[in-house]
Amino acid sequence: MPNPDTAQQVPALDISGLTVRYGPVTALDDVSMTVRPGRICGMIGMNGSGKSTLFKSIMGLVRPTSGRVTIAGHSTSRARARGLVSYVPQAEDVDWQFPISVREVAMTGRYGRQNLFRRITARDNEAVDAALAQVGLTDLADRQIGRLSGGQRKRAFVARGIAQGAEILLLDEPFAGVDKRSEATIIDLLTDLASHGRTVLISTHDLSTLPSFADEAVLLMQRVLVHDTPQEALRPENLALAFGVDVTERRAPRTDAEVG
Ligand SMILES: Nc1ncnc2c1ncn2[C@@H]1O[C@H](COP(=O)(O)OP(=O)(O)OP(=O)(O)O)[C@@H](O)[C@H]1O
Repeated sequence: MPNPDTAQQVPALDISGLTVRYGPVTALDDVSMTVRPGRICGMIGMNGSGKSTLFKSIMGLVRPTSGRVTIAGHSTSRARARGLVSYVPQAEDVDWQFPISVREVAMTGRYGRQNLFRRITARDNEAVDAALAQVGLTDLADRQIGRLSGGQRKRAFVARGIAQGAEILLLDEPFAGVDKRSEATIIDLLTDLASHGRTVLISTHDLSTLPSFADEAVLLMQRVLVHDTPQEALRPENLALAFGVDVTERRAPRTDAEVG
């Protein structure tokens, strides 16, 4: 018998039969998955498995060869127009020298709501103040974005998503180059957002911490190999499927620097 609380809930993300080809390369092949609101879902797969393409598809930045993506019941173009999806980029995809403050980064989340002249309203300022407070960056609001630590930079982009009012946050490798303490701060923040109904998708190679905070995990290799609890998804036989090797056997010992 379906749970009436969840049976009627519109999924935060509903992907059905999604295939994306770049010329002769099939990046995604008949991917179907559903994520309910308020869930944290880890996306795991080797390089080239299609994680970025999946994120781009959710943002409406690549055209599906076939299939469809629905966000909170809306098409990707409508979801984009309504600011329902926010993306926290990989560190290397950002020009950290760009002369923009932490506050201005968060304010970019409001652009979709502003008029033609981008006049900032009191409401925009309130939303940005609240978002910066939520991620703990109020004191650093006027600092140039490149003069933050790796973890603080991630939080600035999460603030952008909060200010935007996004239903879904997509985080691309949020823990890469981030120390364990900052990682824990980001995880606390994401857990808090999820508890308030936001949905979080994280692509990560950091498999060890995933079960401590993710509700579910997807193993991707052009297709969805497994979509289950993190504990199930990360079973050695599943990882062997996704990575082609038994990564539990091959995992290198941690160095002191990594333990930090
Ligand atoms: N614009 C493009 N044109 C042609 N092929 C592409 C393009 N973007 C990605 N691909 C190919 O599609 C496949 C999936 O790439 P994608 O970037 O989605 O993988 P990924 O899982 O995000 O990889 P990584 O972990 O290395 O970031 C790869 O074979 C890649 O070479």
